[in-house]
Amino acid sequence: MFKQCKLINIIISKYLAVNGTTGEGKSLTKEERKEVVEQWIKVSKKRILDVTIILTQLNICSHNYYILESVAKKLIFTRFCFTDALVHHFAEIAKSAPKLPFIYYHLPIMTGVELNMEDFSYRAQKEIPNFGGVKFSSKDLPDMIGVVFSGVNVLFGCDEQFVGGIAMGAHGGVGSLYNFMPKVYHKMLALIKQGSLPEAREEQMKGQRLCRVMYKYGNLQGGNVAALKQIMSYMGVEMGPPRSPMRECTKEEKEKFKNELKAIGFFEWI
Ligand SMILES: CC(=O)N[C@H](C=O)[C@@H](O)[C@H](O)[C@H](O)CO
Ligand SMILES: CC(=O)C(=O)O
Repeated sequence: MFKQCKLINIIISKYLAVNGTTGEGKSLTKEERKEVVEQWIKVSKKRILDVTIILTQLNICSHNYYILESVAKKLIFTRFCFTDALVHHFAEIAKSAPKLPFIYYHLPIMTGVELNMEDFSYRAQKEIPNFGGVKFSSKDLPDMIGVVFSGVNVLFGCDEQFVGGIAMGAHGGVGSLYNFMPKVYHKMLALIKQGSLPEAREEQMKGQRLCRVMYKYGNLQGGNVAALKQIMSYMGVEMGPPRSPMRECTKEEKEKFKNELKAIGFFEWI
């Protein structure tokens, strides 16, 4: 973890989000999640400005882990079909840490919750006093711009579409690719902000090239997170095996995967 923290930090990231999809938060026990958070807070001292805890796929909140964990018992396995239900449910949870911003994690690909986020944002601002914004991991940019104009913070989560997300008003990003190629994304952001779109696209294309190789091995391994962990090991940070039903690469796959990353130039970008 220390190595990972140093790696992320050396390449200029100042914020962390832990126990999310990439961190396999949902495959960990409550004790494991707690340990991960505590360790991250310990190793990231002075290096990282804030650690955001991803409690479930549906919501994010900073720091107030213990309180939130107890409320988490109330989480039910359901697919929210009405904005009302979503707002009421998370109003209860957000109340447990009233001084911290509550960020809704919109990740329809995992949660199946396809509700309109602009509507949700307006409702949430009325009913959740500490509503801070949305981590937006859907490719529905028209919906995203609606959230931006509703006046809350939007952190974009589709790394393969970052240029589009920022162009449509996202304030920043939280993504798995930032674990190993944050330089590319920082550069991309700077280029968009200075209006150099052709150059920004070049950086976005690097993300796309990486994703294509990653998806290929992710499919073999039963999930992208397993492929992400493999990429981290090429950077000298061993993450350990992924949890079932994902699997590690075979020796042969490891070799091929690395060669394909070399072929797209990955090791020159990082
Ligand atoms: C489902 C998932 O894990 N999404 C991540 C964060 O939101 C992204 O960072 C993706 O891993 C990335 O965009 C590649 O598809
Ligand atoms: C990247 C991110 O937000 C996640 O893994 O959940």
